[in-house]
Amino acid sequence: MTAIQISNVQKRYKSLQALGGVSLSIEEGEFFGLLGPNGAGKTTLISIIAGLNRADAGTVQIHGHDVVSDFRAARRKLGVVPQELVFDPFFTVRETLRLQSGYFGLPNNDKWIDEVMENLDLTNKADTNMRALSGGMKRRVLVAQALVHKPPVIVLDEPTAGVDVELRQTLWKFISRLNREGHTIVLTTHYLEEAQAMCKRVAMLKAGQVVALDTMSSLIRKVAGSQLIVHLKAGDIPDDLRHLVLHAEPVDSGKKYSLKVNEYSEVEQILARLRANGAVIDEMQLQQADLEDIFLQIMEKGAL
Ligand SMILES: Nc1ncnc2c1ncn2[C@@H]1O[C@H](COP(=O)(O)OP(=O)(O)OP(=O)(O)O)[C@@H](O)[C@H]1O
Repeated sequence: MTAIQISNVQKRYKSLQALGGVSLSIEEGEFFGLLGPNGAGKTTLISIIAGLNRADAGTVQIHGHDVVSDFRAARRKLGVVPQELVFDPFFTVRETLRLQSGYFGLPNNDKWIDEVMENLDLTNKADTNMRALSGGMKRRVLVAQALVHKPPVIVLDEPTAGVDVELRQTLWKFISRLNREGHTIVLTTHYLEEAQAMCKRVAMLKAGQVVALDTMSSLIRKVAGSQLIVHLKAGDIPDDLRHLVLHAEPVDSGKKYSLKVNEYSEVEQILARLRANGAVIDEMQLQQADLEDIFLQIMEKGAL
């Protein structure tokens, strides 16, 4: 069954086209990453999925329920962990979670609430008022709140932005468990290492368009294994090597290039060409490609 079906979703804010016709199909049980630079449209898409924002055109269905015409049924299937922390400061953690349960028509939900609190290390804060919690603790409550009705589809918008290592580990352990138990997970994050470790499939958004959609392993394979990183303190890349440049940036002492290397035997030839062209190498390194390299390539060139 399809967990989230997004069909040609468009959204405009005055003159800005935030989403320019996004279509994605996320299957039940997937661990899916939604990646993209600031302003790419991730949060806009998530708020449309959550029924908090209306698309100008296109449709979204959660487990077959349209998020507009069948809002309540769609919402029941979905748990969203939003980016921003918004709470009523006068309730305790347990009261906050009970209220959320009531909102979904689940008045006797304490067993699951206790389990969620236990898994997010919130048990000893159960009777603490929200206003007395640290930012990291509040974020745990935000996650707990999204899970209170045991939704089959869980969407996390930047859940680890600015949180410490301990919470990250607690959170990923619990989310991985829920995914193993069959929950569909959709994650946005700017921590690409985290996305690489967790997500089996990713979509990359750029200026409101899907510019890449593939499994993590096949995306990484497309970047042909390795990269040669060279810092040049003088000279430049000769024209006949330009096609190998994946990424270039100025550094204090000159310029840093990432060059695509298909086989290790090519490294010597590249270095010889650089020297013959008058380039002076300050530092070099051979590195396996990772999601960050792919992300930079896609965002710079628009494709692999
Ligand atoms: N309510 C709004 N009114 C006007 N413009 C908006 C509104 N919400 C978002 N935008 C604009 O739409 C674009 C997409 O924003 P969105 O927040 O969806 O991006 P994002 O990919 O989630 O970015 P980030 O990684 O920074 O969270 C941005 O240019 C943003 O400025």
